Formats: sequence, C-alpha cells, structure tokens
Amino acid sequence: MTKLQVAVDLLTTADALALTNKVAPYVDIIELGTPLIKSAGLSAISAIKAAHPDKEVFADLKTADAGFLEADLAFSAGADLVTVLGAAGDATIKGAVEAGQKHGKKVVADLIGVENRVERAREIAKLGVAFVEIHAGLDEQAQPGYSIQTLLDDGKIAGVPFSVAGGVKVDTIKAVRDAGADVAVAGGAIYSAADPAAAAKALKDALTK
Ligand SMILES: O=C(CO)[C@H](O)[C@H](O)COP(=O)(O)O
Repeated sequence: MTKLQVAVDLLTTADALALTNKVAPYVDIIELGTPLIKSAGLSAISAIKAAHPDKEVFADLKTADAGFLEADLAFSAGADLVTVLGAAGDATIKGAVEAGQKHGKKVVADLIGVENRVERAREIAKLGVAFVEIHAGLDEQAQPGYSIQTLLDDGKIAGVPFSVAGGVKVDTIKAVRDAGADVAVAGGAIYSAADPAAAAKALKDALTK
C-alpha cells in the first residue's frame, strides 16, 4: 500500500499545526518542509510529534554534510524519518544512517538535483537508507515542460524502495502508486488547496480506491 505524505511547506509552527490538525486523518506521514525547519527550528518537529504521536513525522533536513550530527538532532527532537541529500558524499549518508540506528529511526535520501537518479538510487540503497526520494523540487517543477512522468520512470527502473515528490496531484497520484512508489508526497496540492482536508481526502481516496 502506497503511503500518503503531506509536505508542510509553511513557515510557522502555528500554521503547520493548523494544517496538520485538518489533514492528519487522511495522511500516513507528516513532513516538516525544509523552509519550515529553517524558519521555526527543531522545536517545530517536537510540536508536530506531540500533536500527532500516531503519525510518522518526517523532517526534511536535506542534509549536505555532518550527516550524523544533523540527523541526530532531528531524531532527538522527535522525528521518525529524516532526509539527507543523495548528492551528498557517501560518508554523510552513512553518518545519517548511523544516527538512525542509534534512535531506531529511518533515513531517506533525497535525489533532488541528482543528474543520474537511477544510478545514484542504486548506490544509495546499499548504504542503509529506508528508501530514496525521487524528487523534482519546486524550482525544477517551475521549468517549462516539467512532467512528473520522468520521476515515475526512474523509480520503476531503479528497482529500489522509493517515494515520489514533485507536484503530485489528485490526477497523478494513481500513476505514482502504479509506478510502485512506497510513498506519494503531496505539498502544494494540499496546503494551497481552498479546503486542505478535502484535498488530502481526495488524494488518499485516489490511492486506495
Ligand atoms: O521538498 C520539497 C521541495 O524541495 C517539497 O516539500 C516537495 O517537492 C513536495 O511538495 P510539492 O508537492 O509542492 O512538490
């Protein structure tokens, strides 16, 4: 079953809690987006975990260096999953994985900006991460001609556990599931919707029906 992850790309803990209180019934994983953690700090992770102890809390650190140290900070704050950049060195990824082992939690490698996603996904899968995130970031999505299909193709070909992030919407989420993704990540499709709860429910329904 493909899990639904909401990416909370807001800037304050109060706004994040207001959103997650609406959408939590429909999602499996709550992601604190990189801008939220940079803006509100690690305390945002603790606040979201305290409000939603039954959900997996995902801290999108996008760590580029000091893998053990940064992941350890986020796990200590209450995160269940943290991200490290797939573009980072193997030592950084291994450091984050060691922090995950210390806490009994998981590390995800975000392939944002990686040119050969398939090759790097296969390399990283051997380093002990839970899965790789096949990801086109907000800037890449804004480029003319962007299509999520390239992410799905790479995920299928890589043959390792993966999530997909990159503008997943209600009309594309079934394709994410059918590509074999373990997790479908939706940010703007939920937090920018007029009715975020209805949007999250529609995404969950599309995944499960
Ligand atoms: O990590 C991110 C940007 O770097 C976003 O959280 C991720 O891309 C999901 O958001 P959206 O569905 O709006 O693309």
